[in-house]
Amino acid sequence: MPETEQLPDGWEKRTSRSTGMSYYLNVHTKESQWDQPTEPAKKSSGSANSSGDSSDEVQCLHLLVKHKGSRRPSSWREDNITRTKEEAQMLLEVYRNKIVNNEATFEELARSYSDCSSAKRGGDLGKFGRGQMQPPFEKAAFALNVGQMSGIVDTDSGVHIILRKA
Ligand SMILES: O=C(N[C@H](Cc1nc2ccccc2[nH]1)C(=O)O)c1cc2ccccc2s1
Repeated sequence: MPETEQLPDGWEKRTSRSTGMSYYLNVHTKESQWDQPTEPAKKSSGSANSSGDSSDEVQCLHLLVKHKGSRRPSSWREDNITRTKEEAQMLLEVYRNKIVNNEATFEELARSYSDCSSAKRGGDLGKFGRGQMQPPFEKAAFALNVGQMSGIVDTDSGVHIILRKA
């Protein structure tokens, strides 16, 4: 085991509290995996992610589940959102697992369940550059490779999963 593990940008080694096993977490995309991510971080400026893609803009879909602590606990789906943050995270895990298991598409679930007005567009936020979205969302979006889905990302709006399309 190399003394200093060279991990791609955003990846950290963690220890599972339940099993004591080591795992890897991307602090930007919130993705986690047991295997060590392979690509060594590339030295580059701007928004290069592990594939060295230095895009100035990204296009993403997202599915937002708001909760009672959200900046605006209301949406096209529900006038007064009272679920807790923990309930929102659990809901989002269910949706994420359905997508991973090919039981539904990201667009279908965003259209039905996202608390963002972009739900009408299958969660499509269009293209955006840095400085346009809340920092945790921006960090996660720019750390994703095209076609990659994030883990659960926290913003003042609620909890999100993000799919990078371009
Ligand atoms: O801020 C928006 N919607 C908010 C919820 C929200 N908060 C967000 C935070 C980061 C990224 C997307 C987000 N959407 C709302 O409806 O309360 C946006 C809606 C749309 C629709 C189309 C394109 C961009 C956007 S950004």
